[in-house]
Amino acid sequence: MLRITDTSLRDGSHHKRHQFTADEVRSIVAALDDAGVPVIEVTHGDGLGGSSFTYGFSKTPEQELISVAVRTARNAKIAFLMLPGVGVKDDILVAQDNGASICRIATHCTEADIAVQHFGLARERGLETVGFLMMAHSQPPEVIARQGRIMADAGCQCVYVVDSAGALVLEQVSDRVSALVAELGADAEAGFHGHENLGLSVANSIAAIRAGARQIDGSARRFGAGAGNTATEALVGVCDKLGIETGIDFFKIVDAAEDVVLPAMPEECKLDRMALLMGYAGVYSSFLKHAYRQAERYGVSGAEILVQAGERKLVGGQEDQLADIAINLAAKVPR
Ligand SMILES: CC[C@H](O)CC(=O)C(=O)O
Ligand SMILES: [Mn+2]
Repeated sequence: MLRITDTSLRDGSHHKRHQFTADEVRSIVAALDDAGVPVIEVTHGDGLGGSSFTYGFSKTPEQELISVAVRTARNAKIAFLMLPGVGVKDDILVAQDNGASICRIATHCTEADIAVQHFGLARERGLETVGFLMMAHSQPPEVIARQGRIMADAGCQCVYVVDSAGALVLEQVSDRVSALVAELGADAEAGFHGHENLGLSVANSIAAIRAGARQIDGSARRFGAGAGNTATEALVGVCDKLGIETGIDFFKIVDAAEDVVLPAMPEECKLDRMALLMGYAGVYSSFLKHAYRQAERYGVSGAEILVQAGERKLVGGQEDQLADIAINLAAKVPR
């Protein structure tokens, strides 16, 4: 059976500027769980420790949200995300004490080695592990496969191709997933996390499944960074049509997305100019809100900030460079 992880309570945190309340988490987890979603990810958008000046402060401490999610879910496992350096090993232990059972560790797709000690710790403590190779469009399949091998050797049980920028197009997904599957063999599964910035997240997820991915991320109502993630409810419907079992009830997940998740969203995630530019220029989806903020602050074009962010090949953690780009644009410094 394909395993779908719903990340609306983690990737959606970017779109909500990290302002989830305990009540929202409780009602969303209850609805997703009732629909049969097997894994629900809950964390600040930038992972454990993300609540900060750089990334944006959380309204509710993420460990409290994890705890609420664990107490609410009857069947679903609760996962959390951590980026080494944003969070530290102790954060993993606190999340586990709060009842989370799946530890997802994310690195830029050329930097898997910075996660070795975290995978080791998570496995030693009996947590299930998932590895995120972020910005996977920026490297060819063989690099993704080599980096996946580093994660698997460190104890990662499923390595994800993460299309952080929503920039991958169909075969570019299957090529990366196939290379991972061939490299990992029985040592670990492969997964895929998509964004909708070029309108391809469901199709890309199906390409990933056909190439051998066993775990796929979705977000109900696409609640995620940029144009949002693969809509969980659409993915479930398409999987039903293709005879791919997910264990999720299509009618219940459609209702959950519309009646419970949508009301918690500040607005729908839009496939608009800014989102399309991110997919086209290969910009990290979580940069969207930061680009809006800097554009407003310095009175410059948000679209131009994103285009230059793509040219600079910025990676997660370099959000401050968006301010640098905006300042230069305001001062009309030639680039
Ligand atoms: C900052 C973590 C990031 O949002 C992880 C992720 O979902 C992605 O790279 O797409
Ligand atoms: Mn994402």
